[in-house]
This record gives sequence, structure tokens and C-alpha cells, in this order.
Amino acid sequence: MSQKGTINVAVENIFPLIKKFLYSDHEIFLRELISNATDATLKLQHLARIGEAKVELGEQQIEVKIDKEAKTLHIIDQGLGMTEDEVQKYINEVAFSGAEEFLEKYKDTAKDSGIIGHFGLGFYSAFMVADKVDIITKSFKDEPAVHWSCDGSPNYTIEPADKTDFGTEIVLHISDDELEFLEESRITELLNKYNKFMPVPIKFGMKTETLPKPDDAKEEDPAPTQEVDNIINNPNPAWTKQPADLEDQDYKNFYRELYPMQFEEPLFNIHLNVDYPFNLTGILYFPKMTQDLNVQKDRIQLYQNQVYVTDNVEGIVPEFLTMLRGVIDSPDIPLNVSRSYLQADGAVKKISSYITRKVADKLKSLFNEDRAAFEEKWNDIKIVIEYGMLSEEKFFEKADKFALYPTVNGSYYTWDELIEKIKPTQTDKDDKTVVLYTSNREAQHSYVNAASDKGYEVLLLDSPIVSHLMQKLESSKENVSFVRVDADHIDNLIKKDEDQISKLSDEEKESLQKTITDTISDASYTVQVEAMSSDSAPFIITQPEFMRRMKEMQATGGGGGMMGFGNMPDMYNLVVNANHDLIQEIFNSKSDEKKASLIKQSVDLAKLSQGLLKGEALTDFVKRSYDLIK
Ligand SMILES: Nc1ncnc2c1ncn2[C@@H]1O[C@H](COP(=O)(O)OP(=O)(O)OP(=O)(O)O)[C@@H](O)[C@H]1O
Repeated sequence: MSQKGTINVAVENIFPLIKKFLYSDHEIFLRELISNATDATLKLQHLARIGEAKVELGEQQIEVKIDKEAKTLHIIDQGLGMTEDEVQKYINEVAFSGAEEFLEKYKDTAKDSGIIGHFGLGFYSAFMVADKVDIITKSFKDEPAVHWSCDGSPNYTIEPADKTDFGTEIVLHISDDELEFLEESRITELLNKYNKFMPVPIKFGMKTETLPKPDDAKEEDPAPTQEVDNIINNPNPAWTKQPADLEDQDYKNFYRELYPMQFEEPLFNIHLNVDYPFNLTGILYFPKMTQDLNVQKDRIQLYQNQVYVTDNVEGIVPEFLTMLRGVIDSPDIPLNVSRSYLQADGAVKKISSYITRKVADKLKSLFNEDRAAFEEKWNDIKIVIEYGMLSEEKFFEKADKFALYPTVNGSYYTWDELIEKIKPTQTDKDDKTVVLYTSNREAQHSYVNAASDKGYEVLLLDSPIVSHLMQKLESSKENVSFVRVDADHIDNLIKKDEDQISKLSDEEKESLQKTITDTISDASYTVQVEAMSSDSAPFIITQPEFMRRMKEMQATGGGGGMMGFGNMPDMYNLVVNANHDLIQEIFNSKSDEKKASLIKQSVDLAKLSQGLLKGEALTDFVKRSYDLIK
């Protein structure tokens, strides 16, 4: 008997609202309907397993079909189906109240764009793309099939149907302004985006498969082919398996599956698997990291029970780990809330700290198991680790055992090893241990040499955020300071008590200082006459650590950099070695002209060695040098 009914009075508002609010995200209807079909299939499998459903289950699948002529899109499952009463209850009442609840929530978060695609709007999302929706369903229970139909108005019809197999077919009569959803390529794209790893096989059309040639086939015979179902998903992706059942190659293959356009192999992976106090599985990969911190295209993907949700995991995964790749699957992450709420949510906080801990533990075990291999990877992973040390206190503590400090000679020290090694030689008169480093061994070559000659260890620290990390280490470790090799002349980098005897008196130094300052007449240089070893260079340009680091920190952003330093001009010290023969010559020279020309030429040489001589000054210098030697 055919019946008519009215869904609910308030529903009159709902369809236009669905269309309006969800305008940009119409495509999620397919994910919602396939999720329902998957649930129905898994529920029936469960009922059969526990003996409540007396049915023979074959290889169950879900089929998606396009009928271009009829302008319909079909989603067909072999799940538990619905009786007429159930259609009344679940579709007319439950599904509707779900949609209403959704709209209630959505109104409050309308400003928080980006979250919309994460809502489970459910069955009614079909009306975003269809003028009319049919449900033809037969329950696994021995009851007649029913046909429900609704054209988007609050009125529906329900009548008997002649379907004989259990399961449900949803027919969407695609509206004229949504015809893209009748295109095979568009549906393929959506299935690949949202359903690639769903747990029930999804068939979309047929494909041709090449079979092996029979033994007696001739060389020129074409290989036989056959038409098979085109299954678009992998129902058993690697992250749903136990780590013990997976080989290294399986992880690599899965990486390929996730990012088909990614040709670089991952460095290593971390399998996440926890069921208490929250449910979470997943695999994270460390990709090869380069210096540029650009946002990457291949990002961590978030799934809920194998249904793709988003690749924006901000707030769920700690920020420093968003540079990784891979998959996280958790039914416990609330998605129908705004991101700011997400960050305050207790379960999400626990998830985030669990992930941090797992990553730290994995790094620690890689370090312990094969230190040489870990050192080899260091350059590619250091940005993530250094960034983590800066942003997560817990990670900072754990990383102390495996974060490495490489030297220009190719040794890699942990923090404790480094301090033990340099403490005897690099502790200054105030009992501070001075860690020397270079950010660019080519550009700072002569300074690195001077330090190495003195028996000092020089670290090579060249990540973009390293100035922030040094600041952090200086404040959390006792009595250490970082100094770049060109921050001062060698005798001053690590101040010891041994004073050099000066060949010039204090007054003589002062007068020389004035002469040089007047001659170079450049406010960005502070002239400093010092008694140094006569072997050291006569003029050395240095850049004081503090100012330079503050400027760098401001340039790379984040907390710590002091306001205002970014706009300051670069400031240098011009260190003059009072004990060098050339300085003696300049000082004793009777002719002012000679003095000036010696000073100019030598200061230009010092600038040249620091890469600071450019443009017109460089041209003048070259010309002057030719004049001198001709
Ligand atoms: N393909 C199907 N087979 C059997 N029952 C279905 C099917 N699709 C929907 N249903 C029934 O209709 C109900 C409502 O579906 P709807 O998608 O609106 O909400 P939901 O699946 O419960 O929640 P969600 O908002 O997460 O999608 C389901 O709970 C289920 O009982």
C-alpha cells in the first residue's frame, strides 16, 4: 500500500538552508552516503557473526553507478537494509533530527570556515545535489522491500518495492546545476579523495585486466584480458594492521599509495597504535626535509574509521610534526567544532601529547639502535627536531638524549658529550663554557680556521631557527653561551685571564683608534684597538653575537626575538691588532696621506674576506690595488 506523509513542520526550512550553508562543500554528500552504506555493511557482518542475522554473506561490496541519461547517481550496498518501520524511524525522524542538529551547530560556527567539510550531515546531504532522492531498501529480516521517495519538500511517499536481495540503493536525481556529479572523472576524483581506504570494497564501473599469457602462446600473441570490477579502494590499508605484520617494504609501499606523486622515499616511519584512553591508529613518516619551510602539498591526512576527513591536522598534531607525512585515524577526534575549541578539548590534548611522546621515543630508539645511521639522517630531520625542542617543553626534555650537535670536522655530539669535550678548553674566566659555532663555514672560513688552530671545537649550526634554539639552550642549561666564530677576534671569543702585552700604550691606542675612525668614516663600524698575538690578522671585522642573533631571531619569527632589532642596520666591530707589524707601520708613518691609504686598503681587505665589499667600493678597491702594484 502506498502512503504519503509529511516529515516535520520545521523541515520546510531545512533544504534551502542545507543548500545555502553548504554551498562550497557539496561534494561531501558522496562521502556521507558511502559512509552510511559502509556502516550498513559492517553492521550486517557483525550480526551474522554473532548469529543474529541468518544470512549467507558473500564478498560484500558497495557500488557507485552513474546513469547519464536518467541523470541519476546510485549508491548500492548489500548491508542490513531497512524495514518500512525503520525507514519511518531512521529516515523520517532520526536522519532529519540529525540534519536539524547539524544546522543548529553550524550556525554558531559559520565564521570558522574550513570546518564545514568535517560535519557528518548524514543522509540529508543528498539534497545538496539532488532534486529528488529515492531509497529502495530491503531488510535482512524477512520483510518486504520498500521504496521511499522525497523531492526535497517536506512530503515523502513510501510504497512497496520489488527488490529481492537485502541491502539499500540510494538514487539521487541530480539537479541541473549539479551535473558535474554525473561525470565519471569527478566521481573518481571524489572516491579517491574520501574513500580510498574505506573498509568495504567500492566498485565504480569495470576495468580491463591483463592476464598472464598461456604457456603455449606465441611471441606475437596479445596477452589475454578480462573485464573485472573496478574497485577504487584498498579496504585494508597498512595503518589498520599490526606493526608486527608489516615489513619495511610494506610501509614504503603504503607511502607510495598515500602520495602517488611523491618520488622521494621517506626516511623512517612511526606506527601509532593506542586504544586507551582514546582510540588512535596511524603511520607517520619523516620525509627528507630541506631548508625551506614552505607549506607542503603532501600533508598528514586525518581519517575517522578509514573515512578521509581532512589534511588540515592543525590543533590535533603538534605544530612541529605537521611537517611530517602520513595518516592518523581516530574516531575520538571531535570534528563538528571550531578549531579553537578543538585545541582546548581534553581528548585532543591527550592525542597531541601521545603523538609527541611516540615520535620522541622512536627517535630515541633509532639513535640507540644505530647511531651512525641516525647521524647520517640528522641533516634531513634536524629542522623537525629543533623546532620541536623549541615549541614543546616535553619534547625538549626527551630530545636532550638524541639531539645532535655536529662539528665542522664531521663529529656529532649529544649535548652531554659536547660539554664534556669542550669544558676543559672552552671555559672562560667567568666559568662559562663557550660553545663556538659557524652558520656558514665558507663565508666564515678564516674565523673557523683561527678557532680550530687554537684547539677549539666549532659546531656547524645552519638551520634557519637555530638562533632561537641557542637562546633556549642558554636559558635552560647552566653556564653556557653560544658564540659565532666571527663574533669577536679569537682571543676575545673565549676570554681567559692571560692578557697580551701591548706594543702601544693606552694613549697611543686611543689616538690610533681616532685616526682609523676618522679615515673610514662609517657609522656602522666601531673601531677597537686590541693587543693580540702578532700572528693574528692586523684588521678583523666581527659582528657582536647579541645584536646579530636578535636580528636573526626576528627575521625567522616566533617568540624570543626582541622587538625592534629587525629594523636596525647591521653593526660591526673593526678590531685592530696593535701588535701587528702593519699597524706599527701605520702608527709610525709620518705622512697623513700614506696613513690614510694604508688604512683604507687594509680595511677593504678585511671587508673583502667577510664578503662585505660590494658595488662601487669593490670597484674602487680593485682599481686602487692595480695602482699599488704597477
Ligand atoms: N545505506 C543504509 N542502509 C541502512 N540504513 C541506513 C542507510 N543509510 C542510512 N541508514 C539509516 O538512517 C539513519 C540516518 O542516517 P544519517 O546518515 O542521516 O545519520 P547517521 O548515519 O546516523 O549519522 P551521521 O550524521 O554520522 O551520518 C542511519 O543511522 C541508519 O540507521
